[in-house]
Amino acid sequence: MDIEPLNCLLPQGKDKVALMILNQPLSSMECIKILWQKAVIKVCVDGGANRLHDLAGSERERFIPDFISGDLDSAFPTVLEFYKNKGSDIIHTPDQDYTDFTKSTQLLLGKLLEKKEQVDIILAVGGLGGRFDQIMASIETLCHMQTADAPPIIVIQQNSLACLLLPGSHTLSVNTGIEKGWCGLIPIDGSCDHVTTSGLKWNLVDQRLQFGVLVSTSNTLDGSGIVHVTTDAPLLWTMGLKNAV
Ligand SMILES: Cc1ncc(C[n+]2csc(CCOP(=O)(O)OP(=O)(O)O)c2C)c(N)n1
Ligand SMILES: O=c1ccn([C@@H]2O[C@H](COP(=O)(O)O)[C@@H](O)[C@H]2O)c(=O)[nH]1
Repeated sequence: MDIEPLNCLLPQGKDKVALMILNQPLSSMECIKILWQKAVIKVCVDGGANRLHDLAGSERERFIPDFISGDLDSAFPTVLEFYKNKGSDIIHTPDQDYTDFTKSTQLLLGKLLEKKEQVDIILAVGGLGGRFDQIMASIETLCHMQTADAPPIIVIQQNSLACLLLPGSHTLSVNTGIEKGWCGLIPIDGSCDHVTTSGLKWNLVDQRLQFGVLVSTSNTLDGSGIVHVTTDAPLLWTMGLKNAV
């Protein structure tokens, strides 16, 4: 698969995006504005609605999500009322076996199918900070979405990005100018027995990545602007970005 992980953050980037706002601090309204313009559907996940409401301030009427979903134990009633009156669907998903992020992603995929709308990526803002169980749960959400026909999900918070590479070969374009340089390949689903890369300072040649054996953290882009990764099992790609989202 060809992926341009940071394309969606560029004002000129052409990616069609489905935007999800999770319940974590947002840094930049400028960035939300860029994403909003590219997004064909916008979702706030439970307390993510509070984050958007706060950040948008006096401009909030221009940033109305299509729906807000979750068990709704974090979104403030006044915030839900505000968005409901402005036309957002409020979708209560009380199931307590799956996180609000997982349930909302499934709802989002259903809505895209219903609207016969295709997106290049699902971009979730948040998910990599705050509670450690929630960070791990975000990675687990990515594992739920491992179907060939689902768009890739990219999770971005502050200066970090994560996405899951499915078994196969991947070309990542990392030449937008907003890459920070650090990156990692993390075998989150057992072992990846055959991993080969190029474009990194520490490349792998048909090597095994596994916790307790070898995990590629604190790796670095080599400056060529392209990273190739071939893996026989799901592998998490993570990288840094210069501007906090
Ligand atoms: C084995 C097991 N462990 C834990 C849970 C509890 N659990 C898993 S997902 C979930 C919902 C989490 O909701 P979310 O709003 O995403 O997170 P919160 O901020 O409420 O913790 C809960 C309660 C469970 N159902 N099963
Ligand atoms: O510490 C956290 C808390 C939450 N998240 C993400 O946001 C959604 C919604 O959270 P609520 O607490 O239900 O409002 C949650 O499913 C996580 O994906 C997080 O990343 N870190």
